[in-house]
Amino acid sequence: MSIQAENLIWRVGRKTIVDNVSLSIKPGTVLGLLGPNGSGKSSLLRLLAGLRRPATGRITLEGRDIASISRRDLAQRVALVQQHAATEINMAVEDVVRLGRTPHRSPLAGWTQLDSHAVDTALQQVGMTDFRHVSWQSLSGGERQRVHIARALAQQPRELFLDEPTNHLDIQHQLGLLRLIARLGLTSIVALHDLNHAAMFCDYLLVLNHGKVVATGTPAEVLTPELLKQVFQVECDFAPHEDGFHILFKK
Ligand SMILES: Nc1ncnc2c1ncn2[C@@H]1O[C@H](COP(=O)(O)OP(=O)(O)OP(=O)(O)O)[C@@H](O)[C@H]1O
Repeated sequence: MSIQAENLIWRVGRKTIVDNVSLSIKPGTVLGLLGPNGSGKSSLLRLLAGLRRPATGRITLEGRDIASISRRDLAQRVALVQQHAATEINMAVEDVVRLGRTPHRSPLAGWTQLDSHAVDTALQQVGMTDFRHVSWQSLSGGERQRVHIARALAQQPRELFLDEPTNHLDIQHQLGLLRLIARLGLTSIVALHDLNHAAMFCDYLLVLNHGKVVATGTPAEVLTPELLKQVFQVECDFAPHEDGFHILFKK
């Protein structure tokens, strides 16, 4: 397994936010993290990326406990694109993406061709090459989101965690981004609200409710009318679709 978590608990004061979560992800697959607002998706992603320490439980990357991996090694292999990621400094788009190379660079070595190639590829993957010299401040919300994702891709991570990456994106870029993530071949965990997108692009799903895992499996196993009613309090029908099925929500 690429990423494995056992019995993770994370609390703030007396409130348990991530409640005994275990999961395992096969290398190169995409896990969709679903759940209502406040169910603990972002908190779980921060634990998995090593930004927060669980109160109890263990996370391993290819068998190594992340608590034993140095900050730098972790930064070289794990990328997290958070929601509302802010970059206030006025920089050119290209310079924001170049920040993704920081964990790979040593103070003695200069900027290498490998660094340039990673930045060029990342900009191209999110369709932002034409914006490379544009000021960050002048970008729209969706364009900023794509630049943040490019910065994560420039990092050339082995594990990629994305917190609602399609927020702010128009439908073309939502689909383009999810297609890209599915094709990258990285081990990825993506928090999503669009259940149809989760079904279309994720290999496996994990549903959280009140910090607890309530379902895991393939999209067809997890997304049932019963589960959607129980967790999201919505009524729906399922229609066959070339990619499997499509969820039709009732008014
Ligand atoms: N640092 C913190 N201090 C206090 N409460 C927190 C903290 N971080 C998260 N929470 C609480 O934990 C719960 C889960 O939050 P989290 O952001 O992980 O949920 P989420 O599933 O990502 O939600 P959303 O879909 O709305 O983004 C929320 O009730 C939130 O208020």
